[in-house]
Amino acid sequence: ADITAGFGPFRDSESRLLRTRSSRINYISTYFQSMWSLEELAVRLFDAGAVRLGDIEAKIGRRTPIYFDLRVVVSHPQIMLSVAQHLQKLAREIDHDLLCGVPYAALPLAAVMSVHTNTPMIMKRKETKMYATKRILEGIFEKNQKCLVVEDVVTSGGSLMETVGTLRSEGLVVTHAVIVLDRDQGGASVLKQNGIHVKSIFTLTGLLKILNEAGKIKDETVEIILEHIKECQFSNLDFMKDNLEIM
Ligand SMILES: O=c1ccn([C@@H]2O[C@H](COP(=O)(O)O)[C@@H](O)[C@H]2O)c(=O)[nH]1
Repeated sequence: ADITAGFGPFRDSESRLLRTRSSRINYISTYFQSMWSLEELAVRLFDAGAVRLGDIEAKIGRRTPIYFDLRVVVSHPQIMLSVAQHLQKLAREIDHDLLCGVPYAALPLAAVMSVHTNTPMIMKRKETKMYATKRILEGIFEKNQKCLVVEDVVTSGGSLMETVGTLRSEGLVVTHAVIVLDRDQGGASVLKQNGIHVKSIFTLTGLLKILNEAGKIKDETVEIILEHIKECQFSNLDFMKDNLEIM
């Protein structure tokens, strides 16, 4: 079968070129691989070092017994593809014109989804560019377009809300986000209060169960983490109100 036929950007002459280069063929085959189960993806992420255990310093001085580091997936293209496929599955039911990844960890994931589904993407700069275009959002968009936000992890919901604030202040309509991990610390309900419905591939509780059953995380560690989640809950974003443009 011609696996490159009719595949989004690879058509006609490009498709012929791809057929002659075995490495590219392997890449395209990978694109069409059947999706990994959540269990397999969780174990692959763990083995790739995306789940760190210990007494870890997280954002703004918070400490956590578990830290999910999705930045490692750029070194593991198959894992990146699988994460993007699972995000895409969540995104299928959501009406959207554009994708926007929260910088930086979600940018490559949003880019893979964009290419795979032929959905235009925009990028939020961390700082407004001070020369030439002076833009805070890169890419082409129009007011009132529906933008789906892509994020790696939600704890308090603050990072995601910061991006949503910028998108809304530029006239985009933002009502949904697809994320890799909801840490079950209240962020998803905080976002809901601010008009954002979050769909996640994993919840932290679910991820722990999978990794515990796969023999990757001990029972005692699971208990410590579950206790931490219970004690460290967020019910609003008051602690970062000054940084949010629109809530
Ligand atoms: O395990 C984690 C926890 C957090 N992050 C990063 O922080 C933000 C999410 O935290 P909020 O409190 O919801 O803003 C997210 O953008 C991650 O980059 C993480 O990577 N891993």
